[in-house]
Amino acid sequence: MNLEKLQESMYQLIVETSTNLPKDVRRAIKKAKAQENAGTRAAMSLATITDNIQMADENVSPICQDTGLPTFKIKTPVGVNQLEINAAILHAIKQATKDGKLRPNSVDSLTGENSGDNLGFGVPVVKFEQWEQDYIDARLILKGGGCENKNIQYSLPCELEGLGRAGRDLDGIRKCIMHSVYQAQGQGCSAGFIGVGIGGDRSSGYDLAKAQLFREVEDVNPIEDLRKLEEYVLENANKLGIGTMGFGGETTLLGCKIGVMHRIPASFFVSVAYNCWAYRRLGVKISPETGAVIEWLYQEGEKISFASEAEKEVAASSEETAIREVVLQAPITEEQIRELKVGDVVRINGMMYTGRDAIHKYLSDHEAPIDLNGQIIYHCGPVMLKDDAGNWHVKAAGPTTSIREEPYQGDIMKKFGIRAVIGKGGMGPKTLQALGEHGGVYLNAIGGAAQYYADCIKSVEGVDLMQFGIPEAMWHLKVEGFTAVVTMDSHGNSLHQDVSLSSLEKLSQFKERVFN
Ligand SMILES: O=C(O)C[C@H](O)C(=O)O
Ligand code: SF4
Repeated sequence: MNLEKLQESMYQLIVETSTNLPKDVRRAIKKAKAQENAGTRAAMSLATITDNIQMADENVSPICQDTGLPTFKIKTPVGVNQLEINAAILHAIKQATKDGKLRPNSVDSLTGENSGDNLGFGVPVVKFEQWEQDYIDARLILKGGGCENKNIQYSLPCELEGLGRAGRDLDGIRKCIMHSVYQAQGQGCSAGFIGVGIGGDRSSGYDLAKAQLFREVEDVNPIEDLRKLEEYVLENANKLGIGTMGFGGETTLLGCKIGVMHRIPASFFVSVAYNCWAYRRLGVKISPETGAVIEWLYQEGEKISFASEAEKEVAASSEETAIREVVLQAPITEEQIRELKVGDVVRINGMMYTGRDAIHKYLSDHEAPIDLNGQIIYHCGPVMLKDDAGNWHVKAAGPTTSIREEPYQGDIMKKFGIRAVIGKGGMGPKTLQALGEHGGVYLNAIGGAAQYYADCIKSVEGVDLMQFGIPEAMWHLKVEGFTAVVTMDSHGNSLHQDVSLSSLEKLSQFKERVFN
């Protein structure tokens, strides 16, 4: 095999997966968009999402800044050297990271050090299988951390919030799957896709769930019971009203794929792998003789191109519903913040500072490297590239899941006088209380819209705490027209709390037995 050609094929697979959403996923998103009513927050969010998909494609840049834990599934004809394929993958991963197509995402779990090149113990994940065919089948999924954190595993029988007892039968499985969508809320960047694994042990069950994510969105399950269950879940999970980003709306789930395997008598697991709308998985057939790509997979049908119309759609929809728009520029006063209410759309100009897991922990027992009084913190771990002159450029910069900062957020806002935090998925009661006491606001940006927000960032003015690695450092960003929605205000209101409560109520409608 020509090893250089093989490396090039793997590089193409990585770049395409990170930047160009597959056709079946595009179709599902388009369908969801058509179902939302104009002028709603869900419609606005979907317009941003489709615009972002288009931008990523055009710029050949990551759809979402979190390019996940690269997971390859490779099938090889008997006799093909798998070690060579593995080496080609590692080489291609390094190159794609250098080129800003992947974020350096591999972190030493003990020291916290980012390896910088996306390699590390067990990273990337590469799984080999042999098969009877005469070509190599190489598939890749880039599944980010926010949706990975919403994976869930049930051990039957169990008691489920809203649904009561789930027993060891098809109906118990149904309840677990419905619950899995509910518990994800908007935090895994809904609307999402789920892969479900029934049976196995804890690890093989999750593997089976993840394997379902390699199926085509529109395929039909050959097992009749599972076909029915997939259809049931897809239809009914969309009645939970969680909607895009957990803002409420018609579409919560875009796809449901269920697989089954045997189990041992004492164990009965239902494992669910939740994937965000930024469902990046592709595949290629590779020639074992030349190492070249013979064919791309997941390419059935027309490719939907999303015209870049989000700005227009957002403007049009906010006119229709008279959504209040407020321009903010830091430093922000307490008075300005107290005027903001849940539902307001905020457009930010000026400075904001990134801060996520490492920064929040650090700020809880250190001084800040800069004066944060009246400033805005953005929960974001961007993809950054340095040019030859030593200047940094933002390649992708969407929000990260905010709830991870819940233990720190309120205290840090008070300690440093921070007035606004931007993230996604919302925060909990501790932060909500602090927003009221201190005069702060939580702004929800559209998760995964990494190109859309990168475009709002006009310059990188500095960086602190680089020892935490690129995604975790504190980047000083100058933005223009950065749009987000107030979802938690200083008056005790939280859209996330409201949607969570109303979706629990809706979930309980599915308590009665459906499958015998
Ligand atoms: O790590 C990130 O940038 C985001 C993450 O995928 C998340 O959804 O929270
Ligand atoms: S930020 Fe959202 S879209 Fe991006 S990987 Fe995380 S869950 Fe997925």
